[in-house]
Amino acid sequence: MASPHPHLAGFLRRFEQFPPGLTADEKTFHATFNVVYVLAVSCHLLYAILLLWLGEMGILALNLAMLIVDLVCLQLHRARREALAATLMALGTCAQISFSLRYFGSEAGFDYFYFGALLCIYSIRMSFMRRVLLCAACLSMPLLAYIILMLEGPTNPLPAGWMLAFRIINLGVLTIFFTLVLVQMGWSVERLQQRFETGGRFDALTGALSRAELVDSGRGMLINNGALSVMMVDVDHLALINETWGRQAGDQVLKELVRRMRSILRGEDLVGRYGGEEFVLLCPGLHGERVDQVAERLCKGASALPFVINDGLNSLDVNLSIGVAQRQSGDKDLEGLIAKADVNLFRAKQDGGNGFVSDTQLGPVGGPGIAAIN
Ligand SMILES: Nc1nc2c(ncn2[C@@H]2O[C@H](COP(=O)(O)OP(=O)(O)OP(=O)(O)O)[C@@H](O)[C@H]2O)c(=O)[nH]1
Repeated sequence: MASPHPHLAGFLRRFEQFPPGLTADEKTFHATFNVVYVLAVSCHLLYAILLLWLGEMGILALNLAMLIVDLVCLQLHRARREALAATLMALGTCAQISFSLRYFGSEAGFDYFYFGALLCIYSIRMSFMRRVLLCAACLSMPLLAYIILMLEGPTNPLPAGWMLAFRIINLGVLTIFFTLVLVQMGWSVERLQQRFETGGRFDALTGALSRAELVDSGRGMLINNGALSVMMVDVDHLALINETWGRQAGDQVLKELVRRMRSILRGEDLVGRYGGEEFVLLCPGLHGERVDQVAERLCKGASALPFVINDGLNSLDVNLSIGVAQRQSGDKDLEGLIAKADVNLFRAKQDGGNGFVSDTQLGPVGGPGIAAIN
């Protein structure tokens, strides 16, 4: 049955698209950030309506500027510049707090609660200690607001100069505090990213995911019941390339192949080096005839241009063979799917290579073999 809200479902799905190769923990982290952006944008829109109604055009303009900053941050986040996005958001946030307080006097409780909610959401998946610290931070905001209000009340015993000093100190503390908390979150994201890039999760030669990482991510994909296609890709006659042109040339072919496959596949597809010259591709959501189309595009696209080797001195025509397997509904066995793709790869090789075999059909693309152009 069609979803009653296909547009809403499509919109929400956009937020579930993650950069390739994330572990379940990192996906949770990204999903949390996504919620923060949705919340931030929604708050700005609501706030804009409120300000329009109040006729506060100056602060409305700032609010709309912040909305734009949030949208820029969202794009930065998607481009995996999480630390920059978090820092920019923190600075924008502090600017808005300062400006709001100066504009409204000290009665900008809305901002405090908005950022309280924001920090609570940041903290949802964090460790207990960090959650306690953030909750304390959230509580300190209305408390500070209350103190400022008290100081400003009609019975305020402090001289005007003192009151101004108090307000400036409070604003400074708030600003530094928020900057530190949010920038520190940015740093933790950056550390996460560094670990991701240097923690042996990638194959050193090609930059594809390591086998262990690929299997881990693949198992994660099988937790829900969505479609999944597995392709096993093998370079045709790599041994001959190694013998003829040297092993370094073979290495260059493998590196370039991964680059080409990535450029053909979608962002959410994973490319992993399974062993030697074999790669496994995991394509979530891909099923039916589209699987054969993608396999054909890979065979044709990856070998469309010659592979340049030996520092540009030579170039080679290199072909691929692909075995394809599609997940049947309820199937949770990743190894079984990979084995099926492997059997189909064997059939493609037996058929002369340079083509693909899926569960249902044989799809040769051209003749077998490699041809040296230069
Ligand atoms: N240059 C290079 N070669 C590799 C690497 N890993 C595996 N190989 C080589 O890939 C070749 C695989 O040989 P075969 O299994 O006979 O496959 P093939 O020559 O591609 O032949 P077909 O798969 O039948 O088309 C071997 O010569 C391996 O040494 C690598 O990281 N770099």
